[in-house]
Amino acid sequence: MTDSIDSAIVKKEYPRRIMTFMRRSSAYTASQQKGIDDYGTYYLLETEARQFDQQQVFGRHAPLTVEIGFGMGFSLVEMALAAPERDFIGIEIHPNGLAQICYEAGERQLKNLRIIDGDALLMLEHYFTDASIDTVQLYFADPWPKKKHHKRRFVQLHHMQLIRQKLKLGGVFHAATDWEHYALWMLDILEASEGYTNMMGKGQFSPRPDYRPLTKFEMRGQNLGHGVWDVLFHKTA
Ligand SMILES: C[S@@+](CC[C@H](N)C(=O)[O-])C[C@H]1O[C@@H](n2cnc3c(N)ncnc32)[C@H](O)[C@@H]1O
Repeated sequence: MTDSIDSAIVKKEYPRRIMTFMRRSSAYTASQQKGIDDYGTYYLLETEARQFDQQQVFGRHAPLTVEIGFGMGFSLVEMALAAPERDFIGIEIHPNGLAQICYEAGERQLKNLRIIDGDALLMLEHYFTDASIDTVQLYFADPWPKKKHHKRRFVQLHHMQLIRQKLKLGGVFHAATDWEHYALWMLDILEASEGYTNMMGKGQFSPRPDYRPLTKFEMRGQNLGHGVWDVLFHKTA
């Protein structure tokens, strides 16, 4: 455990229903309105009263990546375009982001991407079957910098066990952050999480894998000398 991390906070089991996000929305832009009107029915998955069936949704069984909190979705669309041999599902609660990704994907006629409107924790728990996901990715998640809000960070011991349950054996959890304290926190939590192994070796961050697009936000940060940390763990038990 690094000195900078409050181990009491990391170790404590928080109740499930603490929100990892703040609800916010604004009026749709013209492209977001078009995204919902023209492409929403195709891309938004119906998650009530059913479980995810890859054959039914994508018409095939391909390696499956699930992204938690894709924001506006630009990098997820880029990834889906670059890897037509994989299927992608993005989960987000921000209405403008959901509408924007529908627009971006629809205009490109992307077939290997679908999205879910909802809390990723609930969706992972109820919609996805166990051992069904190849990769779970969490890019630039809200860092919740104040100590009293650390319990709202997505990466927590019990959330990692939920993700482990949904990953296939050998499946990957990949997170990236530009917030150093959260980066160290993630490393600590994941090293302490049963069933995971650091793909880079104990205590090591990963260089950015080629398949993770460099976002404008990240490039701007890099130009200002900010760091970015990637953590890559796989499910080994
Ligand atoms: C800081 S933004 C980063 C967005 C994007 N990944 C990026 O790199 O630009 C974090 C996003 O995660 C979403 N989010 C946080 N917790 C979530 C949850 N439990 N389920 C779904 N989305 C969540 C928020 O709504 C927000 O859009």
